[in-house]
Amino acid sequence: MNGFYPIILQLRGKRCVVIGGGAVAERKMLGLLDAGADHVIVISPAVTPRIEQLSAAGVILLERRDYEEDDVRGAWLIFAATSDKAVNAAIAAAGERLDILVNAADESSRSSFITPSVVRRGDLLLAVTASGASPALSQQIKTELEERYGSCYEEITARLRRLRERAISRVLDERDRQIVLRLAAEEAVQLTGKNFDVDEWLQSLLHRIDRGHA
Ligand SMILES: C[C@@]1(CC(=O)O)c2cc3[nH]c(cc4nc(cc5[nH]c(cc(n2)[C@H]1CCC(=O)O)[C@@](C)(CC(=O)O)[C@@H]5CCC(=O)O)C(CC(=O)O)=C4CCC(=O)O)c(CCC(=O)O)c3CC(=O)O
Ligand SMILES: NC(=O)C1=CN([C@@H]2O[C@H](COP(=O)(O)OP(=O)(O)OC[C@H]3O[C@@H](n4cnc5c(N)ncnc54)[C@H](O)[C@@H]3O)[C@@H](O)[C@H]2O)C=CC1
Repeated sequence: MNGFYPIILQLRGKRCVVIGGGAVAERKMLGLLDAGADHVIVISPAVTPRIEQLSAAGVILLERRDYEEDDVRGAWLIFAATSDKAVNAAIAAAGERLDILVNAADESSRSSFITPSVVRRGDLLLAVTASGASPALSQQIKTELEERYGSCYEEITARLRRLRERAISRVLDERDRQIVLRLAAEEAVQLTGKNFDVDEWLQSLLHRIDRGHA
């Protein structure tokens, strides 16, 4: 069994380098952009139309050439996604040498991190991995999660964030606050589509605690 530690990275301002320009590189690059990465560089002699388009729009930087050893220098995150196994291995080794996080798309044993299948609903992020055992299984479970957690979860999560901010500033008793936030998370789904006032919601949750219903 492979052991991997899941973390959710903040990529703003971080130099993310994707080497390769095929379908796999495109998927990794789009994942970076979905996460809000704003410093993405793609290095490849040939690229997909989508990579080309995003480069033309100035969303990513494209260097249309083969990988060179210096490309990893100064990177924070690297994806080795070329169709050349030797090149991917060299990129992984360079990343390892410089202690930079590197993903080798063709060989998980050379990767310091792997990428999960992801469902995004606003701030709610569901990530699935089989740790390299079966990307297809991860993809399948992702599809199930997409159905189970529909687009309404974006609003649910946004409301809970607002309620939590309010509770943190107004409910000073820590135990009460924890109960309120737990109740809110349980109740939020039933409130979708209904008129919403965050202060009223907080008041009604606090009343329930006062009346001993929580
Ligand atoms: C270890 C890992 C490293 C990494 O890439 O981070 C890795 C490695 C490899 N993938 C391979 C193949 C495929 N990968 C996919 C798809 C995805 N692969 C992703 C992640 C991961 N793939 C990491 C482990 C995740 C886990 O186990 O959960 C997903 C989840 C996320 C993403 O890429 O964004 C994304 C689905 C995105 C989505 O739709 O949600 C498909 C299906 C398809 O393409 O339709 C196939 C063909 C079917 C098959 O082989 O199962 C090969 C063989 C390559 C070869 O043949 O040479 C290797 C190399 C190896 O096994 O060492
Ligand atoms: N981790 C994953 O999710 C998956 C990984 N793979 C692996 O990823 C590799 C890439 O897959 P695809 O994108 O489908 O291949 P592809 O053949 O569509 O694209 C390969 C890209 O690598 C570029 N390239 C080749 N040599 C290069 C070099 N020296 N420097 C920079 N760029 C170079 C090419 O220009 C091309 O854009 C495959 O070889 C496969 O082993 C395949 C499927 C899924």
